[in-house]
Amino acid sequence: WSFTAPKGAPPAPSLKTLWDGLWDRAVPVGEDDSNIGANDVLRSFKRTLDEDLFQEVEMDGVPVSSSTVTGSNFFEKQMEVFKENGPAVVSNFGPLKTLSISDPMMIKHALGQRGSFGKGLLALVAEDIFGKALITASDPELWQSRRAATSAGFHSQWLRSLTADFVNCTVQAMKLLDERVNYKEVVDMESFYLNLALDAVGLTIFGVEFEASDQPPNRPQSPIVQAVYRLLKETDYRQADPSNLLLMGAPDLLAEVAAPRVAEYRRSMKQINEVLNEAISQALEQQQLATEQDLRRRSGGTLLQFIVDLRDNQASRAQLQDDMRTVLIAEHETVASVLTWATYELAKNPRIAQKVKEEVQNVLGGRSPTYQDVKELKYLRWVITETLRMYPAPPFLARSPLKDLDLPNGENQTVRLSRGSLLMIQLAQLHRHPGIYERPNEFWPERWQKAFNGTGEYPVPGWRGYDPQRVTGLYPTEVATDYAFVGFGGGEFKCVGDQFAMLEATVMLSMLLQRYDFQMVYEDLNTIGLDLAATIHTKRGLLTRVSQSNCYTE
Ligand code: HEM
Repeated sequence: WSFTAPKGAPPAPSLKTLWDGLWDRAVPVGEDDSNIGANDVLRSFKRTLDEDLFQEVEMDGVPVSSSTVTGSNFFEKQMEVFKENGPAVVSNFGPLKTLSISDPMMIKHALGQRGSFGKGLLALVAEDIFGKALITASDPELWQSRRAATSAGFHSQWLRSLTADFVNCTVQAMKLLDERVNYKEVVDMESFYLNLALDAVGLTIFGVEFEASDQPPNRPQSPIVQAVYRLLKETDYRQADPSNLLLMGAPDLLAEVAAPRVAEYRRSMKQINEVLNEAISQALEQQQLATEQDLRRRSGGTLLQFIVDLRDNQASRAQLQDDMRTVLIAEHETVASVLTWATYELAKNPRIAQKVKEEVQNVLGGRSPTYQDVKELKYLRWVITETLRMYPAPPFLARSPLKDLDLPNGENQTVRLSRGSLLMIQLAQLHRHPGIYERPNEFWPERWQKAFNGTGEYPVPGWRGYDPQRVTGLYPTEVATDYAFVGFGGGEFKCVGDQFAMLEATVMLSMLLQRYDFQMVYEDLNTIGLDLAATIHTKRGLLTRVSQSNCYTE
C-alpha cells in the first residue's frame, strides 16, 4: 500500500462544484486552529457522500476496509485488518469516514504535535459529561488551566502518601472476599475490582467513603458504580451514533416515557453530582489558600483539597464538579479494567502467577506494601504493563486535526487530513503490532526486561525500538518505547494519573496475590465475552474461584 495520490485524476464535474458550493454555504468549514464544531463533523459526513456520489476518495492511496471490528473476537479481527491493509486504513464509523492508525511513527506525530489536534467528535458528544476541560479539551484555554491545577496535585510526595490509603481499601475489600472464600463461592472479580477502585478514588481524590467494597462482590453492583458506568456507556452510544444525542434536551417527563436511556443518564448524573457537591462544600469550608510550592510540602490530603487550596488557580464550584467527575470516571473504569485482565491472565498462566508470588513473598514477606516496595516489585509492574499492552483502556483514542495537515509515517510518506476529519489511534492494534512485538498475542511480562527493536516481520520504518534504560517512572512510557506502548497516551493530553494508577494497581495486586489463588470458571474470551466501551469490560463478569494462598500473614 502507498500514500501517494494517483496522478492525472479526472477534472471535477460541474455538478460537483455546485455541490461543494452548497456545502460551503450551508455548513462552512471552521476556522483553522479553532475548536472542532458540529459543522466540521458534518463535513466528515460530506466526505462519505462525496465518495458515494462522485467516487471522490479523500485519503487516496490509503486502503479502505469494510470490516466492522467489534465483538468477542475483536483482537483477531483487528489483526486481520492489519495484515490485509497495513497500519493505516480508512473505515466507516457509523456514517462517517475514519482514518485508523497503528503505526507508532504516525501515532507519535498525532499525539506529540502540540496544538495540532483536538478531540473532535468525542469532545462534542461528551461535553455535558466531562465539561469543557479535561478529557474533552473543548475549550483549549480552560483545559490548559485545569490541566495545570490537576497535574500539580499529582506531585510525588502526595503519591507516596497514597500507598497507605490503597492498602486500607484493599484490606477492607479482602474481608468480604475472605467470606466468599470460606463459603467456596464463585466470585465476579470484575465487580470486586470496580467496587475497590471506586473506594480508592473516593478516599484519595475527594475524601468520600463510598464503602462499595462492603457490597458482596457479585452483581448487581453498588448504585454509584452503576451510575459511573452509565455515564461512560453514554459517551460510547453517542460516539457510535450521534443521533443518540437527539433526545438529550427532552423534558424529564418526555424522557421517562420516550427515552429511558436519557432518563437513566440524568439520574446517574444527578446521583454523582450530589456526592461530589457535598465533598466540594467540605473542601471549600476547610480552604486554606497557599502557593503550589507550599502545598507540595503538606503531607496527605485529597486531590480536591489541593486544587481548592491552590491560590493561583481558583475555579468555580461548577468547574470543580466537572474536574472531579472527570477524574472519578477516568480512574474508576481504567484501574478496574487493568486489575480484571491481569487477574484473568495470571489465572491462565500459572508459571507467571508463581513468579509474581515469589517476588511478592521476597519483597513483602507477608506484610502490606510501602511505596519503596512498589519500586522493588518490578516483575509485578511488568505484569501490569503487559496487561495494559494487551487490554488497553481505552482501546482507541480519538483525534481531529484543527487545520488541514499531513500526517507522516517513518518514511515521510504522508496522508493528507482535512480539518475536522476523524482519526482513531488504535491502541489495541498498535500494542499487538507483529512488527514490533514478538509473539504479540502472548502474555509475556519478561518482554519488558530487555531492549527490542522489531521482529523483522512487517518493518516499522523510523521506529527507535524499546530501551529499558529510558524507563524513568513505574512503567515503560511512550518515550522508553518510542510510542510502541501508549497505554497512558502521550503528548499534551497524556494521562495525569499514570503513576497513581500504577501505584494503585501494584499495591492492590500484590496484596491479593499474597493472600489468594485465582482460578477462572471460563478461560475462553469468547465465553467470557468482551464489552468494548471506553475500556474493555467482560460481558458476563470475570467469574473466579478464589482460594486462600499461603503467604499473607498481616
Ligand atoms: C490503568 C489506568 C489508566 C489508564 C490505562 C489511563 C489511560 C488514559 C489515557 C490513554 C488517557 C489519554 C486520553 C487521550 O489522549 O485522549 C488518559 C487521560 C486522562 N486520565 Fe488516565 N488512565 C488511567 C488511570 C487514571 C487515573 C488513576 C486518573 C486519575 C486519578 C486518570 C486521569 C486522567 C485524566 C484526568 C485524563 C485527561 C487528561 C487531559 O485531558 O489532559 N487516569 N488516561
